Amino acid sequence: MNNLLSVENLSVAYGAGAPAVSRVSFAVGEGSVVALLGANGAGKSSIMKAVSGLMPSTGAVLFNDEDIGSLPARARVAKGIVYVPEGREIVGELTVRENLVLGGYQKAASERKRRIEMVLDLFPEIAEKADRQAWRLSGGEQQMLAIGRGLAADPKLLLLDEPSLGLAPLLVRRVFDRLATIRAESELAIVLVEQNLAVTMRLCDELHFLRGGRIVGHRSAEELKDETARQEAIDAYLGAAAA
Ligand SMILES: Nc1ncnc2c1ncn2[C@@H]1O[C@H](COP(=O)(O)OP(=O)(O)OP(=O)(O)O)[C@@H](O)[C@H]1O
Repeated sequence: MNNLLSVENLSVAYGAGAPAVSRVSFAVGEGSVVALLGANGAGKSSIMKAVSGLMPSTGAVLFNDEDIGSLPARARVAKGIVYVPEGREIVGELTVRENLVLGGYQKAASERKRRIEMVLDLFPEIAEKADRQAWRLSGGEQQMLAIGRGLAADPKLLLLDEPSLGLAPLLVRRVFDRLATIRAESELAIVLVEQNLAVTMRLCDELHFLRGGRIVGHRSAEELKDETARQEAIDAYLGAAAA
């Protein structure tokens, strides 16, 4: 499998203190799902922001073997790197459909229309409410809209930051069911940041464990199928924080 994304020795700092991310390296193959797992403050969102061009970083970010580390965020979106941030930053006053139009703003009108219809097909829950203001959706529907808005941009790589955050278990399941459908039906690669290991395990191929801004371990999802192996990995890499 070819690497779609290669992150090499990536570091991110917010000020003069200790860096938020220190020399992190990982790769994402075409069509694969890679999870970054770690406690609060481990550096997961900072990595996503650096890869999407929203945060300055050092080290290399290669996309399709091209060094994109100096490109602005907009140019990275055009290449197919789309970030769905934590907290579902949708525009509440706009309708569902208008939010999706925003997601596809870099696309030609006909392509954008096609992508929006594809997203509404994928998420019938929000299709029924396409002309409703986004703030009137439930938390799970808002998360689907946030993911749908990312998909409207026609990504090759989706950076998904804690899609389960703040959702009741039933809604988490519905959101992850949809992600599993996307996974099965497209060549989309995903970097998934999550604290919910159970749902992460259902979707991902590989997991990287992060602590204090560093990758401290790596496992394939296959290796963690066994409950004991899973608990051992959590204890070894993350301690009680993520259990
Ligand atoms: N805007 C900021 N200014 C200063 N420090 C920041 C900023 N954003 C994050 N940090 C610090 O960088 C470190 C990594 O934060 P980051 O948000 O990347 O972690 P995270 O693993 O995504 O955490 P969470 O799961 O809580 O979202 C933390 O120590 C955090 O306090």
